[in-house]
Amino acid sequence: MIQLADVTKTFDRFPAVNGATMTVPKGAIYGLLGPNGAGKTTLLKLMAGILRQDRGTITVDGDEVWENIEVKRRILFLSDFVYFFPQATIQQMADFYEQVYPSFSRQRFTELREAFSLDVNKKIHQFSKGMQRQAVFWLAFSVRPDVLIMDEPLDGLDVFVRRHVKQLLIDEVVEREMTVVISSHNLRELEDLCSMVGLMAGGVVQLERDLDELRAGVHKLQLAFRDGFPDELAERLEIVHREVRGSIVILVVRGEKRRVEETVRAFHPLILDVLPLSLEEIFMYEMGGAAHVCETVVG
Ligand SMILES: Nc1ncnc2c1ncn2[C@@H]1O[C@H](COP(=O)(O)OP(=O)(O)OP(=O)(O)O)[C@@H](O)[C@H]1O
Repeated sequence: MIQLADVTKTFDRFPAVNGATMTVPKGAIYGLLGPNGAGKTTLLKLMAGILRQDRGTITVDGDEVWENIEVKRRILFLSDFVYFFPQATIQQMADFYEQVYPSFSRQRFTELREAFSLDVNKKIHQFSKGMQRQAVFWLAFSVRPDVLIMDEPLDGLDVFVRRHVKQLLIDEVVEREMTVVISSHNLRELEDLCSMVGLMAGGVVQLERDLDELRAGVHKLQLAFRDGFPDELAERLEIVHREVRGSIVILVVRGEKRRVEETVRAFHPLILDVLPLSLEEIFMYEMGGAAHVCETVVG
């Protein structure tokens, strides 16, 4: 588990991270969402022990991260720009990672050769940008870190590779409970990947939510009644959005699905359909307090 409590990092008196608190459970894929300049990169670097916080605590499984070699060996940070040693090949970088990370698996590196189909003996800087990103993932998955922290890592990957990388990530999490933190300014990019999301703005994590809980707590209903929509039903439901299309009423309501359906059935609807809500819609309806941030990440 990764925990940050009241973490602050200031650059030239500017607080890039300003009292951030967040919790990433073991085995979670945590999406850190926020607009440009929100402080995501700074927060991830603090979490990985690359920057030192001015205030607050950052721990992995209870151990402080800063200057803690044992903890840092368990963490891999993938920056938003690809960096390798000049002139290095994938094979040479693999040899390097093997020396630095005790968890590096040569067997996994060989297994993944087929998945990435890049020439291990070619200089990495001679690859295209997307191929260099693939090399980053190949090496990262071979390191088998306990904690993988990634700053906008999917940029530059084509749709096919992106899907493949996401699946490999999910496999690692399912198989060995790797903990993943991944930043993005776009919810859509993460919605099929994350189990949790945190919304960051102004150097603070404003909200964090479990996505399954979020999905379970809000529903879209399509309704019709013989004599029009009963006022009393409106009073019994927690309605966050209402739309009338002729004789059909579309409602977005909060609450447990079974309860909501029972409440509506008591009024004998002619039509009662529960429609799927996209994660974007849930965000817009459920994150009222941080609606301005939602708009940027929902795009
Ligand atoms: N080394 C630095 N020196 C001075 N200011 C910095 C430094 N690093 C970040 N900042 C400032 O801190 C704020 C947060 O930057 P950060 O890169 O963490 O945001 P971000 O959420 O990752 O943004 P983006 O989505 O655009 O990458 C910005 O205003 C940025 O100018």
